[in-house]
Amino acid sequence: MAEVLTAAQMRRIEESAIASGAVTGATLMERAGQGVVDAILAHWPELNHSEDAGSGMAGEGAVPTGLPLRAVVLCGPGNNGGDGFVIARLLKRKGWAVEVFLFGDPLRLTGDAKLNYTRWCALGSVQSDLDLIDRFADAGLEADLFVDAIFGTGLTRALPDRLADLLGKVAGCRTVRTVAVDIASGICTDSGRMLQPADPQPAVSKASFDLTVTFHRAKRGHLSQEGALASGHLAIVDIGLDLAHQTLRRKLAVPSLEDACLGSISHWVGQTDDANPAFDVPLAGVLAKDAFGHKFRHGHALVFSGETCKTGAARLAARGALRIGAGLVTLAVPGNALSEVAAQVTAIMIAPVSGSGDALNLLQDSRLNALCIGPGLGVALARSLVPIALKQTRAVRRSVVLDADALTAFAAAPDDLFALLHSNCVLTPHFGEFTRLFPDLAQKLVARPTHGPAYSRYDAVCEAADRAGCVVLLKGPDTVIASPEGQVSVNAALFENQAPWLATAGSGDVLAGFITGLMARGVPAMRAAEMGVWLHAQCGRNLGPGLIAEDLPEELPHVFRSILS
Ligand SMILES: NC(=O)C1=CN([C@@H]2O[C@H](COP(=O)(O)OP(=O)(O)OC[C@H]3O[C@@H](n4cnc5c(N)ncnc54)[C@H](OP(=O)(O)O)[C@@H]3O)[C@@H](O)[C@H]2O)[C@@H](O)CC1
Ligand SMILES: [K+]
Repeated sequence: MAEVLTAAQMRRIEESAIASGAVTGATLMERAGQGVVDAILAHWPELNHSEDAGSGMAGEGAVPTGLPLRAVVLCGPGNNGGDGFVIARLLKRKGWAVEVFLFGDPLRLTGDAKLNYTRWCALGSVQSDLDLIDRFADAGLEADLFVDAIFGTGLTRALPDRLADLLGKVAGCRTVRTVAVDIASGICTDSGRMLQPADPQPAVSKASFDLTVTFHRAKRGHLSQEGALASGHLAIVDIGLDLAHQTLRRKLAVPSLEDACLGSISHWVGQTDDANPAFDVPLAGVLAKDAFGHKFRHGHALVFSGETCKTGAARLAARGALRIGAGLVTLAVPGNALSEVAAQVTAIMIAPVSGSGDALNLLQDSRLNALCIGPGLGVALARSLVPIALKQTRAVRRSVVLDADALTAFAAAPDDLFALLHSNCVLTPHFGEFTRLFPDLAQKLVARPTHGPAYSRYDAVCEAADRAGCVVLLKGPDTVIASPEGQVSVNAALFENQAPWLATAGSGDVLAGFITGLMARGVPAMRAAEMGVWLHAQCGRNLGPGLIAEDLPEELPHVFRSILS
């Protein structure tokens, strides 16, 4: 898993590096600009070769043979703009024709941004963003590359309309390669929300870049909401802040108020990071079944099925739990659905459960170490079963995954549910179910985001986990998972990791089963949720178009094999 930072955390690391005397702000800005140029050339190798680019150079460092490559760099009033001036200078040095535009008053530039403005001015002119807007209106944007260096982590409010409009149009020019420096201007770094004016304005088209180049670590806003869509491909470049970061992290061993802002680093599930093996260790444990292990040593999951004609969701969850490695899986089935379920399952066992007495008896079996309640269960059945199961399991803190109807059943009284939960429970709502249990948090999430940092899915899920006293996983292309202890992760099935085929009937039931199976194997709740969601997305990516939910558990052996090889 890779770390994902907030703007404040990134600033803190940068300030600490500078304060240590190891580096200056100007050096960091130079590395940032160089990193962007390197990432551009790596992403579009044809920009190194004039024959592919159609109008450029014979190779890096060579004298341009035809027309030089053309870049338009739009800089803002802060350090993101400063990075833009560095990029302009480095591209010019490579023989590009570079035009620089500035949003803001050059006389108000300060610090490293001013230094790099001055260095650029020795090479070329700086026009106003208004000139670019006029040019665009007259002739469109004739360039090989557009660089958005207007705002980065310092964005505090909505883009001025004219800039939002311009960026939307530039991103719409499919002939121009577009790159955002650090983060797409207009996107709040902490939430991924596009900040908007307080007064509703006529809608402007949203800018979506081909490439975003950020520094040191991904930021929360790259992986969530509009920020995920606006970023395009995300490149993360090293600017030499690792030592400062590690030093700050070590200080956390003795946390102080001063260090608190580095205390809740979130993670990007599925991105490997050698420094952070927290994800890989339990995964290896799940994959490696001990040669002499008895099936009961690999856990026994129990999935509650709905009534007849509603059993498919529970069967999908059970199959997911079995495939992911639970030693045994039993379906608890109402009497009227027994023959239906029996006709469909083989390795999965069936326990008849026709009422709360049967459920209680079944739950006495201490070998059943993980429960899945909700998929296809029906709201009425869920309302009676969930309290029985949770009261019975609370003392032993048996692992429980609650999904679908088990969540909806408590829409009228969420606190009744929260009172029953414990830290080995996982709730897996989609946004509709989340809204039923946490209406106030959902309301904040859909409110118009006018100022940064805007309320984010990370904030909402952390608050939800704290309130519920258990792990909460909010599903979506940007699935956010939080524990009551304040850990938060995101699984961004986006960019090259996208798996839009997962939006299909029954897919969420399989996910609930995956998490249940992992918990049956002894994986702690937070890790089971993180691993389950990553494996689910990985199965979706492998299968691609045509995927149906039944395929997902069957894909797991291939995913596991690719991890082991
Ligand atoms: N951290 C690091 O390690 C490194 C950081 N680096 C770079 O620094 C960037 C952060 O720089 P930054 O802090 O100067 O913020 P930035 O985004 O340039 O904007 C601030 C300015 O914009 C203004 N402003 C804001 N919103 C506005 C609006 N809607 N409309 C109009 N104005 C608005 C705001 O004005 P104010 O809100 O104060 O009125 C202020 O003047 C970061 O993203 C990265 O690119 C790298 O160089 C090296 C390593
Ligand atoms: K930017």
